[in-house]
Amino acid sequence: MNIFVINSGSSSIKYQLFKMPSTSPVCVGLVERVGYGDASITHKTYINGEEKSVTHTMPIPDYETGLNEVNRLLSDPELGVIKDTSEIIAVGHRIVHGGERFTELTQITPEVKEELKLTFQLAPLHNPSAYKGIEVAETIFTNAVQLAVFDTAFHQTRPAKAYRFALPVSYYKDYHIRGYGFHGTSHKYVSEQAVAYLNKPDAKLISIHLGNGCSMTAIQNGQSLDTSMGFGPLSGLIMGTRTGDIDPTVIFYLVNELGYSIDKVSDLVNKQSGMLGLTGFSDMRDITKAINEGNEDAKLAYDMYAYRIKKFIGSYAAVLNGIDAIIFTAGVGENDAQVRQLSCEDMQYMGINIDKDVNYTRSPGIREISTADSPVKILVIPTNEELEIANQCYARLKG
Ligand SMILES: Nc1ncnc2c1ncn2[C@@H]1O[C@H](COP(=O)(O)OP(=O)(O)O)[C@@H](O)[C@H]1O
Ligand SMILES: CC(=O)OP(=O)(O)O
Ligand SMILES: [Mg+2]
Repeated sequence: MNIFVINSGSSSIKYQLFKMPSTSPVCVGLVERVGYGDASITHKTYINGEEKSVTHTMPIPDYETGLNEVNRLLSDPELGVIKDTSEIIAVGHRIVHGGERFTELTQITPEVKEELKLTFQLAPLHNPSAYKGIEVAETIFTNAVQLAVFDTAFHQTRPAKAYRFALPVSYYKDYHIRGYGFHGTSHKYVSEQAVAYLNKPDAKLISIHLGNGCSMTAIQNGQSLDTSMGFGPLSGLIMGTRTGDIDPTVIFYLVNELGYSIDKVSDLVNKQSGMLGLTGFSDMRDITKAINEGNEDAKLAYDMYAYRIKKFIGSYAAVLNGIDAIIFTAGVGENDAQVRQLSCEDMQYMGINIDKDVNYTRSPGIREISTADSPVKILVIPTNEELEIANQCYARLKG
């Protein structure tokens, strides 16, 4: 069964094609910098053990152009993995915010699409582009059922004391203002991998997803108990372009004293802040380079980034009453040894002992980077949101 998975970001589209039940993708791709003149598509195929790869740099003004190019590559005479799009039975879409309405995998219908529009304001960097991805996919993959998998779904198990805000009750009851939590598909995937690796179904885990967006989740018995993102994907950790936690008084000050419109504040805290605002770069590789060149702002930002992670580790150790393993995942978590080092430093009293040498060595798959006698294991686990989405779609379709 051919299942195509689309993970639309604010300016990128990640995609994979699976011939389920095989969990090895036959094709993996990334469209970067959608909307800019120098956009690129990297498309890799894996057929009969052979990997082929192409990268095209071209103007991709919008999602339609991007997905049409992906569609062309899927059935390309040289690189093609299917004859035509009619072979694709299902398209799985990653949707970041499901609000209180969407708590599990959902088939996309015209009614569902209308309801999705109501979530745009809640995740302005993500849900409008995911919606666009759905609309374009519907025109390309006309034979396929379109399914939505929500980042918020995994966090539905959190107790009310964790997700409620201390606003008057009516704001929750009337307007559904509460913490939702994000990156659930990734936290679910890596925590299940950790449970299998540790062979401990009731493991107490802290999952740390560090991509462009960053969040942490406390997990026990495979269930999310608490998570660092809230009503939208803005609170908690410092991110590529987002502030993470800041005192809301700053917003009153910006509006009342500096005359900012709310749209300008939203743009500031979502797109101009985080590591970008602190250093001029949102990509951790550029920030590391700047640190090596002696840039003090970059050094401070990096320290702030790791310090925030460390504070959440302490907080989630309290929530879980102990930790079996800490998991680092996503672009920064999987690749940046120094961030892992700083985040886990000076916590030996909690049983957290990172092995400095092993932390810096690289190998594919799950890596254990704690010392052999560390009571808390520290794991690097590559995330795969696309595979998790494909698995959920397959489980639904095979009945
Ligand atoms: N080798 C690396 N070292 C440090 N950071 C890296 C490396 N490779 C990727 N990254 C970071 O990963 C981030 C993207 O992570 P990713 O999980 O792909 O994010 P998203 O899915 O949110 O786009 C980039 O911003 C970059 O900072
Ligand atoms: C929810 C979220 O922040 O997603 P991403 O990390 O893909 O931006
Ligand atoms: Mg991501």
